[in-house]
Amino acid sequence: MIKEKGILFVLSGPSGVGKGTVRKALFEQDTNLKYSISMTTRNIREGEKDGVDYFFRTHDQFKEMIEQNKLLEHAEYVGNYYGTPKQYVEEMIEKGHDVFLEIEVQGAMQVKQNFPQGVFIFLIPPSLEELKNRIQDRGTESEELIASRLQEARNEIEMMESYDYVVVNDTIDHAVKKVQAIVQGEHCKKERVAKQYKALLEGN
Ligand SMILES: Nc1nc2c(ncn2[C@@H]2O[C@H](COP(=O)(O)OP(=O)(O)O)[C@@H](O)[C@H]2O)c(=O)[nH]1
Ligand SMILES: Nc1ncnc2c1ncn2[C@@H]1O[C@H](COP(=O)(O)OP(=O)(O)O)[C@@H](O)[C@H]1O
Repeated sequence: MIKEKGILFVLSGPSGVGKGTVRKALFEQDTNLKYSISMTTRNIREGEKDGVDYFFRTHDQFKEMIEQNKLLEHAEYVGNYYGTPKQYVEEMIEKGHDVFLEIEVQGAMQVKQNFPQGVFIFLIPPSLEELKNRIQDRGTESEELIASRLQEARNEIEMMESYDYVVVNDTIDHAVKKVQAIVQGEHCKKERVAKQYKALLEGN
């Protein structure tokens, strides 16, 4: 029987585009997906839970993770650190689960170097105006932080060329369907299946 390893999916996109919303909806449909909870030094928002939305840690704790080489990637974003714990990702992929990272572009490019077989998806808003509305309506950041994030958004959007897929988040339903199609399609890629099949034929 073919024993498939899981696939690493990386979702990026500017702050407020709807990454979290699309990811949560996707997880309700696809039970093979595992979300990699990131570590961050940013303040916890109202409604967030430690160990669910993020592992909220101090700068010293974050530094220790870097020094012990326990992060798959890490980056600074608008004054805070964010990183992906390595062990969980590796274990889940080995067990055959697809792993989903929701991370910004610098981190995604680090992952691409170490995991070139990963699948990189960039979520864009229908317009910058709509992005501004979404981030403002969410109401979790001050005006000053919103301005920094919108500034960052312009730089980030330029990086979409480095991704395998670009999905417009016009409606949540459309965006989820498109990401789902990508996940399914990747499982049928000739290169991926042929490699597994060859191992099977050779008795491994
Ligand atoms: N490199 C990296 N970026 C991350 C990680 N976790 C989250 N991010 C990104 O950091 C940015 C800021 O995240 P956050 O403060 O939660 O704000 P939000 O995207 O507006 O909800 C977003 O682009 C996230 O995708 C991580 O583990 N590594
Ligand atoms: N397709 C969409 N249409 C309208 N609003 C959306 C859509 N996707 C997300 N939102 C809203 O936009 C805001 C930002 O979404 P969120 O998932 O927190 O973004 P991100 O994780 O990319 O920062 C939230 O208030 C969310 O409800």
